Amino acid sequence: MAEFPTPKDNAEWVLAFQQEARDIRAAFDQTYIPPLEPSELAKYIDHTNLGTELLAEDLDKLCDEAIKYGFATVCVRWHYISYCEQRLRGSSVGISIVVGFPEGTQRLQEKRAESIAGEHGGCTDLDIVLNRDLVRNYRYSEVYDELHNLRELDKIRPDGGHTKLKLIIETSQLTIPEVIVACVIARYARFDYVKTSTGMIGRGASIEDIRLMKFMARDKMKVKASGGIRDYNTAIAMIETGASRIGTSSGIKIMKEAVAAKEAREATDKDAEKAPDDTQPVGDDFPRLRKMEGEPQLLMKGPPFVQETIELEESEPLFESPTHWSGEY
Ligand SMILES: O=C[C@H](O)COP(=O)(O)O
Repeated sequence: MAEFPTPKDNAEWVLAFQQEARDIRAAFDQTYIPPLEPSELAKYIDHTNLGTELLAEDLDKLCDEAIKYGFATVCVRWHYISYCEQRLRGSSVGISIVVGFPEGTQRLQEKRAESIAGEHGGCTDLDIVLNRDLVRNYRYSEVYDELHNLRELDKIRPDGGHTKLKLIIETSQLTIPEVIVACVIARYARFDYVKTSTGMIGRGASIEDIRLMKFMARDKMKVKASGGIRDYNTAIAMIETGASRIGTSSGIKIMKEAVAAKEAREATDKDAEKAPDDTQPVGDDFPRLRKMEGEPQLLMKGPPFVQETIELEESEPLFESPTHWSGEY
């Protein structure tokens, strides 16, 4: 930040303070997201139940909760799509189905069949599991060909709409170079989201995952955090780091904690109104700095470990196959 010449009088000190405060706010504006209203937070959530032997009352409960809170979608296995479509008809709640779940190594024909069932069944989102085996064996063109093929299915939607495609890359099972590969290929295949985890293997989403995936998504894709997100603070931290969707089977608990957090904020604000206001704004034209609740989650421009990884590339071929295997399934 440019250092100003030392102010000569009070008027110049006030101008300097105002500029400093603007610089701080600009920084906060980049990283500080005002507390979300519970109704706003709900729109980030895919209310998830990926059980395979659900009863009608399980699906009724999932759908009715999603309508009550205003969740973005319900997220279920593909064979429940018609039941959920009927239960949610007329509401603003979408339907996500998982494809190639949870291992992702199914043949393209199988992933196509599940995707077509979703496209024809009225789903709004397809959460498709990446074939990590192909990534691990440096078979990048085959990964792209599969994703491109599934992206093209938009053309068969009866309503001519656009299905949001999310690629579940399973970050806990990938190296950093492999996460980069998965995100770049998803971006070239024109997927709408990259999603961290199935919630079925290893750890779930981490803040570092979201930072890296947000960085790799550029302005072409969004990021969905999923797997192990059990509470309000974790969900907010993921959103502040750059997640645009939260996949969780704990959506009701998170919403109850969101309401409690809002009530606590309102109580604090009331107390603040009673206390003497010693934080007068600097200069009339500059609104008071917002009270920060804890440290804002700094959105990093480029996570350092990404630079380290790229530097590694010079020393060893991170992205190329040492012994190229073009095996066929
Ligand atoms: O988004 C899909 C995940 O399976 C949700 O994971 P979770 O059950 O750990 O919340």
